[in-house]
Amino acid sequence: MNICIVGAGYVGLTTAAVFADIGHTVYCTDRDSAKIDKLKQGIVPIYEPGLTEMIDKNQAEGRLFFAANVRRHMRNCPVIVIAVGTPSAKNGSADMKYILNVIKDLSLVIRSPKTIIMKSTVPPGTADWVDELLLEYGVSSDIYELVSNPEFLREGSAIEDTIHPDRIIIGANKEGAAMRVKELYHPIDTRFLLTHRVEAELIKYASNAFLATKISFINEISRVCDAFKADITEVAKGIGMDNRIGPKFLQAGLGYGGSCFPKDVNALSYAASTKQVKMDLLQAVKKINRSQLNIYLNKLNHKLGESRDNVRIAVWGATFKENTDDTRYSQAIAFMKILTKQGYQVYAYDPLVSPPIPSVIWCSDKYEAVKEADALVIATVWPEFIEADWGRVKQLMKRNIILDGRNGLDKKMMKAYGFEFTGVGRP
Ligand SMILES: NC(=O)c1ccc[n+]([C@@H]2O[C@H](COP(=O)([O-])OP(=O)(O)OC[C@H]3O[C@@H](n4cnc5c(N)ncnc54)[C@H](O)[C@@H]3O)[C@@H](O)[C@H]2O)c1
Ligand SMILES: O=c1ccn([C@@H]2O[C@H](COP(=O)(O)OP(=O)(O)O[C@H]3O[C@H](CO)[C@@H](O)[C@H](O)[C@H]3O)[C@@H](O)[C@H]2O)c(=O)[nH]1
Repeated sequence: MNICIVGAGYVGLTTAAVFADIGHTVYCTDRDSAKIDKLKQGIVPIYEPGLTEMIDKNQAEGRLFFAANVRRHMRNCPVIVIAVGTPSAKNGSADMKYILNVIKDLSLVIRSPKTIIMKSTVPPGTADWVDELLLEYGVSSDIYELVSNPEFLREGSAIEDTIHPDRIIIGANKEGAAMRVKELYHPIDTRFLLTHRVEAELIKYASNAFLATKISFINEISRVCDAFKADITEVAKGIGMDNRIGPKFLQAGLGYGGSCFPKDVNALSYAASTKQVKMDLLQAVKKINRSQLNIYLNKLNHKLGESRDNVRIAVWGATFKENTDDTRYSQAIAFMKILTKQGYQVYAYDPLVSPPIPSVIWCSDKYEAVKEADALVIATVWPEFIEADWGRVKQLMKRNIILDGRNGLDKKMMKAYGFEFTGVGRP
């Protein structure tokens, strides 16, 4: 099948690579021509394990093409996948400007039957709204089917998640359209849920909201652990052994960030509010996430004492989690900003990124960052941090305070090295 992907971001590129790899002919388009030029030269603008290799292979084998002429490929392909961004607007709603542009472009080129797949995360009711828009722009509804097929990949394991998904959700008005989309995924072996479009749209938001809730829940429990001198990692392990709860997404830490949870929790609350539904639970989830950084800051302040004169803090990790170069809504960066505002000197290191942050000094390796440091903050759990030469770290630091913001380090080992180890919910 010839497929046009619209938007060459994390989702668009991964979908393009995997669809090509399972035998489709894929035209991955983006209106950002500089990005497309790079992709044509084999330069993949994002870090995602295995993505470059899969793109290279499928480009070489003639199944994957990159193009800046979005409309041309929309016109020629019977299947169009929309994968453009839906960032947060100021009021918390999903900003639909990129989707709207795609719909305008689509209205100019739909001349033959199309299956349009909405992979972007969009509020409930979007599919019906798009139908109305297309009709307004003169496109008759019998020439296309709009199917909601939300994406659940995680950054850092996008290829693996797409090849081995837990499930694929397909929301369509007609069974035929749902089956056509299901067929595109052959031979991916997984459970399919064929449902209506609005339910598919809500499944995406509800999934992210539930996962964010799990994280805020365990973060709140970590505060109770602190009060009772209990270890949150043991408590999480014990809760997770109950099959009804499960062990995943129970890692307490600096809180959730990234391009999805913060914006999708907001967009779901906003969508509910337009129908006079108040989402009290999600308000609490957001409040806990916001205040989580202060809990860590208080710990650090307590350890470091009153003076800020020449107090130097090393921070390892800047992305919103390990195995990605994405810094969108990164708690690590938010923490660095808080630390500099407090008057601390911040020396940072990340294996992939060094975004400009006022007063933060970037170091070229993790050992340089800890030189003469009073404290080290672990803000993401890259394997290279866990496997660091801790004897060397101890020698390089001025004082010996370690704040583990992700519960990735072995507490006993750190204490054996002579560090004053602290975290939240880890006595
Ligand atoms: N990033 C993730 O892990 C992830 C996972 C699941 C779902 N999602 C959802 O998927 C969507 C895309 O997310 P992303 O992180 O891949 O976005 P992104 O910001 O990385 O990429 C979006 C791309 O779309 C392009 N674009 C914008 N308007 C366009 C247009 N009119 N025509 C052609 N190209 C256009 C942009 O230039 C950009 O390259 C969002 O709705 C997001 O919520 C993201
Ligand atoms: O136990 C945990 C698990 C995650 N996190 C944090 O939560 C955030 C999000 O992590 P993760 O879900 O792994 O990354 P994303 O790539 O943002 O993926 C989420 O958002 C995507 C976009 O919607 C969805 O497709 C995925 O299913 C969903 O997991 C990160 O800051 C993590 O550090 C925790 O604090 N504790």
